[in-house]
Amino acid sequence: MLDQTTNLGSRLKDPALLEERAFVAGAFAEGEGGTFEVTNPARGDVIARVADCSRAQVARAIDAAAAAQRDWAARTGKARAAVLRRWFELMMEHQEDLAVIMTAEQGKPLAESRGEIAYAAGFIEFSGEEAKRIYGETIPGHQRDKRITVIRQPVGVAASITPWNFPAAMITRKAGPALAAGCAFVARPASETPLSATALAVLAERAGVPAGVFSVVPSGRASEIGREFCENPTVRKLTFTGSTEVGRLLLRQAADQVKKCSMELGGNAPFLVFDDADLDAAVEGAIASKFRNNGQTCVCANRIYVQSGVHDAFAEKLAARVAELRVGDGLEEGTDLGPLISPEAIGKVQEHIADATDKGARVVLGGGGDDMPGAFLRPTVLTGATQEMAVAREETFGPLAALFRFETEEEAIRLANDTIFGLASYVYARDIGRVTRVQEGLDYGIVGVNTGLISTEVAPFGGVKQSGLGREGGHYGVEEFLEIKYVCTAV
Ligand SMILES: NC(=O)C1=CN([C@@H]2O[C@H](COP(=O)(O)OP(=O)(O)OC[C@H]3O[C@@H](n4cnc5c(N)ncnc54)[C@H](OP(=O)(O)O)[C@@H]3O)[C@@H](O)[C@H]2O)C=CC1
Ligand SMILES: O=C(O)[C@H](O)CS(=O)(=O)O
Repeated sequence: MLDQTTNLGSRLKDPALLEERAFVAGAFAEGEGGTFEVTNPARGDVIARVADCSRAQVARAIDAAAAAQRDWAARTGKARAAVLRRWFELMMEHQEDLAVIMTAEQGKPLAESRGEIAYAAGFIEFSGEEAKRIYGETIPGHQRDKRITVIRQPVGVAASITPWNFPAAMITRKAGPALAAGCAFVARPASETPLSATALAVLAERAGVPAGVFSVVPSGRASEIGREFCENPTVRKLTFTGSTEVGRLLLRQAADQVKKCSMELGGNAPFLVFDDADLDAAVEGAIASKFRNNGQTCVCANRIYVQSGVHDAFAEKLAARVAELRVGDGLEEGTDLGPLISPEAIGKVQEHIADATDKGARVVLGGGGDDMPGAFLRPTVLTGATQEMAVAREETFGPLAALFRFETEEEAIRLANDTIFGLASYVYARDIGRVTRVQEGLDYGIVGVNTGLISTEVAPFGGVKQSGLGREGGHYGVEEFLEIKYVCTAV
């Protein structure tokens, strides 16, 4: 850990955005369970003591959401769009303060936090535009005296549980389409990063989001709140982003009420580099995908497969570029890699490195040594990785680039698909036939072709297999918060 204190409030132009209270039924409130500490992972100092909501308090937020939802849904799409547009504008007006809050609690470099705020605001903007376009349809009747219509209606009250790696975007990627559809929303942020969520609540109130339509209930008691969301019948939709392990648990808990669920879970992205790839572009794409958020994203390149003909040249170029990455405090300009979310997160990366080298991999750069303080870890590049290693089976969630060698196109697709996950994948090649065959052969919800960055609010984000259920973003995202009603009228 660095030895300076953060003094977060003094860094903000609008200190009111640093909100330690919960936002329930349109009012900021202390936590009935006391408070829990939020620390800066770079410096280790406590930056806030945040409201720890009790399960009863969360239940009241759900009741308030139900009370507010019908009137919110009765507004026109245009009216809901106007409020969401204002919320978007306020997020962008306060982008710098929101970014400083995010870096202070999550650690990512300020430049990445600024990018996430724009990404998060983009979901609010795009969803608001969709609010005006929630169409139904008519279907030619099956009998002369029957008329068939299909209408789309909001599911009702939605609740979210979100992770620490994208503290704002994972909330707005759900709340934006939910509010656009006419739902009311209760957000439970990760306990490591609640301040980005409460700041969103401050701006939602200023934007005119009606009391109860959007609540934020920070809490240190994740499983209790999860049970409230799963067991309270007023919650009609649960939307989760996080590990596959917790996703499975929530699905089991939600099954009793056959509750509508969206799940954005773990990944294990393959990154394929073929002999005909633009190697420099492939290296830049690998850096962007692997080291964004210091490797702490579900779409990071977790396994880098390189065809034999270019393997050594690629490995050399990649290692040279990784060596240039500056590790440090995200609040300092020029930092490329901040700390991991916690010192404990370093352990998982070091376990993957040790397992790989024990099984024959070679460290080209780094190696996981703890020569830096606290939650900091220098990036590692290794070659000789194989399917038998932990890094091939598990999400590393840290700065480890593991290179695997392959010979043929068929082998690359087979190795890439050899996982229980199916979220993001990447291919670098220039032969159009090869690119087409590979993008169709990869068993994933997302394929990046000659790009390492696929995250945008306009496209459907989601996975297959054990990477999740449903899609978020684009016009698909709103569908997750709508029910289809079939009306058959005798005339
Ligand atoms: N697909 C993705 O986008 C993400 C995947 N991951 C994967 O998950 C691993 C662990 O990261 P982590 O953030 O701990 O992910 P978790 O899945 O453990 O946590 C994600 C969210 O779920 C909450 N949670 C944890 N346990 C429960 C429970 N029993 N009931 C209800 N909510 C619960 C957490 O609360 P609390 O904060 O209080 O623990 C957090 O808000 C990572 O190493 C990575 O592999 C992580 C983040 C995002
Ligand atoms: O959870 C994550 O890692 C995010 O979904 C990745 S992204 O949306 O920023 O691509």
